[in-house]
Amino acid sequence: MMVLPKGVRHIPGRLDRPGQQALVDDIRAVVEAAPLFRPEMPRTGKPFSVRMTNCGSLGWVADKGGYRYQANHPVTGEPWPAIPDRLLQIWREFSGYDFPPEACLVNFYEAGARMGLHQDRDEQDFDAPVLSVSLGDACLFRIGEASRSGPTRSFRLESGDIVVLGGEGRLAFHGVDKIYPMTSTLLKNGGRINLTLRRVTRP
Ligand SMILES: O=C(O)CCC(=O)C(=O)O
Ligand SMILES: [Fe+2]
Repeated sequence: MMVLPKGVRHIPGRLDRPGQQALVDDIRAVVEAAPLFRPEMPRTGKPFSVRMTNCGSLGWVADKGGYRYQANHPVTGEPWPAIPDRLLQIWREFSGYDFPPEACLVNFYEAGARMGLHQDRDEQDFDAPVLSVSLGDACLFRIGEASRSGPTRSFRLESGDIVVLGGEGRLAFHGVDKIYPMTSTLLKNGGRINLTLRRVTRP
């Protein structure tokens, strides 16, 4: 078995097919209320290959103004829809944290999309873990340490898998090297959804 950095957990196959389907239905409703948008890199304005939206009281956005959390959708100006109960339940089960998440970032990867190595550090509270759920096509996920120059390793994330970055692993560098197209039948038109739950403010 592969050894992961301390504080990083990979829980393969946590959601069965009906559970994955129910979550996709929840996310479909989120995307109807808060359409996917394409973020841009701060400064350069280079578009991400991933499209995003959010649910929760706060949502993560990226544009020329920087990376930040805000209460409203950057295009529609509407507040984000609520985090589905099913996800809050998963947070209660795996986060080991007493307070609810405030943000759920919804990432949508088409074939060819990727996410460069980064840390999740726009939150005020690093005591809470980052918890993510993968749906649809598999990906090659890369994980390192809290220093960018530390060693990294990569492994495959499949539909229904959960990853928790907590404790010493909370600031581990991570990214998505590639999507494996056509590896799941969950999403009619293919692609990968990743749902990332985060606590933003200190309770
Ligand atoms: O798609 C993933 O598995 C990771 C997403 C991620 O790291 C992020 O949105 O910060
Ligand atoms: Fe991340």
